[in-house]
Amino acid sequence: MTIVSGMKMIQHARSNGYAVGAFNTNNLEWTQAILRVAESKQAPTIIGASMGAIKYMGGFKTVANLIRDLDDDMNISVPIAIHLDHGDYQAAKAAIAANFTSVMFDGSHLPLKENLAKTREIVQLAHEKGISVEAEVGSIGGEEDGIIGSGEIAPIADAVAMVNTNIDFLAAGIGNIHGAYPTDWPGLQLNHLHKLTDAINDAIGYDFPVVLHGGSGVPDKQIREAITMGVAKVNVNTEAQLAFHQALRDFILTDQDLQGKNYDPRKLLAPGVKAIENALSDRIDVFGSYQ
Ligand SMILES: O=C(O)C[C@@H](O)[C@H](O)C(=O)COP(=O)(O)O
Ligand SMILES: [Zn+2]
Repeated sequence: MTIVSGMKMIQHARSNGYAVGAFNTNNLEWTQAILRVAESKQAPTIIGASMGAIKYMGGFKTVANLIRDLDDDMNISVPIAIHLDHGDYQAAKAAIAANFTSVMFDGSHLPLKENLAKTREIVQLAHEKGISVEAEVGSIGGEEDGIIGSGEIAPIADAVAMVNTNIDFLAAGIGNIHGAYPTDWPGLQLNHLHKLTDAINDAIGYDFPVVLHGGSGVPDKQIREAITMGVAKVNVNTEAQLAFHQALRDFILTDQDLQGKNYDPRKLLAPGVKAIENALSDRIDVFGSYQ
């Protein structure tokens, strides 16, 4: 059993100049794929589950138990964290109760004062159980109702105030967005990230880990630079979904699903699952989290 909180895992990454991949799961096969890649690359890994995915998969306990049991049955030897991704206040509390080992309370849409106050409450509840906490300032945009909103730039003072709530890692908007990046996207605002991490580190006296959301489609060079500036966790979902979709499409459109017993879901989904593994393995190489 190698299930751990995100605290030491992410701090180790920050101190040693790499980032941990936080990969979203969507179902059983996805979870197995993430664990297989983590083991084969010997990469500490965070498995993230959004509120939507948790509902889809059956609930908080189902997700937490699934990851724990697979970690055990698959003899995983690297640290794995079970993480709530973009949780609201109720979801963060439910994840803590269900023994997730890491939670993100995303109050970035709330007024700052309320975001800080609720984050403090979640930190207290989580830390009592050794669970790590991520919070967000400067909302990370993305596609909603077909419209791609641009990412916000988190004010530095807000980021410092949030770190002072005693969270373990911080998601801060630096021009990153979820889902596909528009063709005219100007890239990550790395100058801003540099200023932001300098200000946080000065305020707290050590190198604090920052989280990059919307990791899919960010050029490798920008990710590597962001890691040198303090990013120690990179979230990826869309890239794995696209890889899964493309592989499944290729399989079906070339009529391979009609051969033999390939209608069996275990065979039908296999090319998609392999594609997820290849996509995540490639990300781990860029993040430098392999051993
Ligand atoms: O899409 C989700 O449900 C999870 C994402 O918000 C995740 O937190 C993330 O940041 C991944 O972004 P992506 O790689 O752009 O999908
Ligand atoms: Zn995200």
